Amino acid sequence: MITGGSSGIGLSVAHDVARRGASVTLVARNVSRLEKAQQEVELTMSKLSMDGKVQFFSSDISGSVKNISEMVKNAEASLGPVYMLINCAGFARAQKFEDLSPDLMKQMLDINFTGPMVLTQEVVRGMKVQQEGGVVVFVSSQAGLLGLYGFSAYSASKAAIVRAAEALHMELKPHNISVTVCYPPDTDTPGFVEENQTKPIETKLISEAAGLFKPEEVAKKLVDDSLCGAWSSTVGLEGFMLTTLCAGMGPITDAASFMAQVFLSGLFRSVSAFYLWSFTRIVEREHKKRLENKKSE
Ligand SMILES: NC(=O)C1=CN([C@@H]2O[C@H](COP(=O)(O)OP(=O)(O)OC[C@H]3O[C@@H](n4cnc5c(N)ncnc54)[C@H](OP(=O)(O)O)[C@@H]3O)[C@@H](O)[C@H]2O)C=CC1
Ligand SMILES: CCCCCCCCCCCCCCCC(=O)[C@@H](N)CO
Repeated sequence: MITGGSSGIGLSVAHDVARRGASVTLVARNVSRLEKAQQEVELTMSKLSMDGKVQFFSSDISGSVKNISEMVKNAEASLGPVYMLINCAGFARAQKFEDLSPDLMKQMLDINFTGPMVLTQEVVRGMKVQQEGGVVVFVSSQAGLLGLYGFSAYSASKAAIVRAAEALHMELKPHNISVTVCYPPDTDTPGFVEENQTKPIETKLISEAAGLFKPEEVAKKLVDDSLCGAWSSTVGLEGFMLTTLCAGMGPITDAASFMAQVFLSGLFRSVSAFYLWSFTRIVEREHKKRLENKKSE
């Protein structure tokens, strides 16, 4: 089951798991985008002669618990128990702190945090009863590992889901259900194009430090990592440094990541000083530019 499966990273995940033989349930709100995604994923399956099925449900993950619960029941009635849940639906709006409306703050928390929590509750109940195990994935963001200019509410919503996932990881261990958090950098998706229309220049320039990736690449890494039971998944050098530096009290799922955290955290903290310095320079430069523009007006 993939929320946000009709676009961007979620749609790429759908193609990826379809190629590996899975049947897929896509969840999003807009029906015509869902229909289009269903056809595309079916095509991927038929090209490889896979006999998986693709179904979709139009549902708002931040909607009523009753609707979410019914959606999960219906999905499982037709395609069987959910083995893998990928919480990808979400959105970002960048705005200077004092310009953020309470409505937008609430919307980001509802869709990026509360929605995935509620849906995961519904799915996990089923996974536990079936006792065969399962995989839960939350798509956070590199901006969930640090707060950055313009992303106060967004970063908070994406950080909140990480702490929740940590707790859930501990709870689900005995049930053979793994939990993975994915931290994408900027990724070339329809959602990214939309957020860029209103993004402050500072947010844009700071985010660029981690590069721009293709959704297919983020999706493949997400599926590979989560099927291995890895706690975290990311792409790129900055992604590696950031997840290593921010490992904190997160679960230890593989020796290589643990060793990297033990031996490289000090070094990466030093490296972070250079990034932070360059971010401060961006913010100060743009601030000065604005002041000068005002003066000349
Ligand atoms: N692209 C990027 O640069 C990055 C993205 N991310 C995260 O990755 C995830 C996917 O992003 P991306 O692929 O860019 O986004 P897109 O906007 O391209 O796709 C978002 C998907 O989520 C669905 N969706 C949004 N809100 C809801 C809702 N309330 N209920 C159900 N479905 C919903 C959308 O469908 P519909 O609107 O029809 O409901 C769509 O299918 C997000 O959580 C985002 O925060 C993280 C880091 C970087
Ligand atoms: C050793 C320390 C290394 C530090 C590297 C720091 C790099 C920080 C870059 C932050 C990138 C944030 C991208 C957010 C993308 C996102 O979530 C939006 N596009 C939403 O869609």
